Amino acid sequence: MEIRSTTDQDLDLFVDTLHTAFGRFPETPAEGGTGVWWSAFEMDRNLFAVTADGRPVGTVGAYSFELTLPGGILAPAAGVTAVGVLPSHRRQGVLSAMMRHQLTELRARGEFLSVLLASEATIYGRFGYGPATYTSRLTVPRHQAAFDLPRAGAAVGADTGSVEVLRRAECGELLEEVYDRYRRAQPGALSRPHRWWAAGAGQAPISPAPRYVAVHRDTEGVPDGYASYSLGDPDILTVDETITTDDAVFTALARFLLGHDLVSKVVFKHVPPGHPLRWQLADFRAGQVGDDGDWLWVRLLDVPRALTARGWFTDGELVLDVDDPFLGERGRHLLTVRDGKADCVPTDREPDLSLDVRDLGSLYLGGTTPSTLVRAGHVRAHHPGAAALADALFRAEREPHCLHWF
Ligand SMILES: CC(=O)SCCNC(=O)CCNC(=O)[C@H](O)C(C)(C)COP(=O)(O)OP(=O)(O)OC[C@H]1O[C@@H](n2cnc3c(N)ncnc32)[C@H](O)[C@@H]1OP(=O)(O)O
Repeated sequence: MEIRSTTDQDLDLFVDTLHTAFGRFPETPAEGGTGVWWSAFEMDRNLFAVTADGRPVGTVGAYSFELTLPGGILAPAAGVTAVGVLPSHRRQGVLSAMMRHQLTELRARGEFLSVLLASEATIYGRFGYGPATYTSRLTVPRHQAAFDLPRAGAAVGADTGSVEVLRRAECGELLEEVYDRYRRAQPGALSRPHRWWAAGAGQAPISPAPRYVAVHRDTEGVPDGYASYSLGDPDILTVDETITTDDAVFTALARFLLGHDLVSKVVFKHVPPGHPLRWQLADFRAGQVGDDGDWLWVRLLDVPRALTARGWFTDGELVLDVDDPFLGERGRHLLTVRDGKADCVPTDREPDLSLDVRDLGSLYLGGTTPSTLVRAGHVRAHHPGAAALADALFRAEREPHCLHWF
């Protein structure tokens, strides 16, 4: 089995091999080799696994994204995608060979982290990826959608802006601009390449299906948030994504959507599990949480670089003993945080925590706490205060969340 790079000339064969791996036929021209689904592929970053006679039996790709880290730091991130192995060649180590090749190649390009969305949660842990952002569906019946009075005063919910309803097809540039401002401030968010918007792409899977967009503007008329939605049968309003980092704007958009006539319930398809909307409703049981699950998986390729890249919010020192079984590496790192910046150097001091690189990936964006993984039996705390100290260090300024599908 050989792993080889692909070029633009391989696009049709690449898409065809991927379709076969997923057992699907392209249903529309858009899903074929030259269609919008695949127009964003960076064929100089993709790989084929080929047999001795040159036949491709496996595919893997990578997009060039920017990932927002805690502290609003923008970091380059390889977005691993298009993973597939032909059904006839599975469980023979093809994916393992492609993953090893890809990780080596990403490091050679100087990248220090990669991310992916997993089709199955049991595949990628062995390759060092850990679930790092989480998302849930929040369903609110309209008859229970009254908002509580904010007990801390009128700051949240007192909206002085306006909401306008547009069609997605007529406001692509506006959405791109608002999304770009949002993703720069939201830990866990990914950049969306211009060609993704230019292709008329909407929500997952990349789709030009019609959508209404409620655009929120501030008092000066500047767009500062949007919610993209559609009304389907039976009278359910489904919100693909609500884009803003301003809680008052989110509240204004939620009030607008929940006030829509001829709607029995509103389904917010992707909100962070800790989102305050449930707390804002007068009836706490009105917000029904479903589809709670993982979204973005993170893999650290260079632990010291990754740890020094993100922002930190508590001063402290932590010694981490990090095992990377897939790449056969182990390192002990002294992490020192002062005034929001971290230093990370090799050390032979006794560790506070011992952990697998996949678990460090899960902690990296602050989406879960070290003490959760200690209690789960995956991270070893070497003394009683270690987990609490790590909890304080790893937290982010807000819950990480990713809305990009790739
Ligand atoms: C980021 C994305 O693109 S997600 C999309 C992933 N692709 C798909 O789901 C398409 C359908 N599935 C496939 O194409 C293949 O089954 C793949 C790509 C998931 C796995 O490819 P394979 O070549 O069979 O994997 P490989 O032989 O290297 O397996 C390595 C190990 O992972 C395990 N493994 C592989 N796939 C799975 C799975 N779906 N569930 C659980 N374990 C798995 C294997 O058992 C093996 O374990 P071992 O090391 O203990 O023996």
